[in-house]
Amino acid sequence: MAKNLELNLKSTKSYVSENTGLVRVYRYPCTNVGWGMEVHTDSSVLSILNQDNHVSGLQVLKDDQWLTAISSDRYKSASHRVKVEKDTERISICYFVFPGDDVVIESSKYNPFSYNEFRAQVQKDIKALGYKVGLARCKSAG
Ligand SMILES: O=C(O)CCC(=O)C(=O)O
Ligand SMILES: [Fe+2]
Repeated sequence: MAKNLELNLKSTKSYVSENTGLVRVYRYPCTNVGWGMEVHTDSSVLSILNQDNHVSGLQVLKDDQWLTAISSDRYKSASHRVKVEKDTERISICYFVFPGDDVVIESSKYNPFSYNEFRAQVQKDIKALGYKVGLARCKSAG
């Protein structure tokens, strides 16, 4: 990915951290009411998902988030949601790769921000507005 973005690896600091990586295992019981998970974008740099072979359900749209900032909008993070069938439960395992807490994300289209600042702002917005504004908060004026 870094190669594709033509990043100079020698002079580029490491954006991701092993220490902040997270594995989640989900079990979605059968339901015919609502969604297993509502539409959202992940705050991770990368999300790797393994869903149970015979049960699908992940629906992906398109949008932007973390990865977008690091790549100056060349990689767009996708909005997605989970559909659950009424007669089949769903199991998935998700590995999220995050930046280190103190890593400052610098890119041409965004004001510099750290992952800690981003996370704090997301919590603030959810409290005040009821939803996550996300990366749009960090867009630079130019
Ligand atoms: O369970 C899934 O397939 C997706 C989970 C997910 O989107 C998330 O945890 O952010
Ligand atoms: Fe997600």
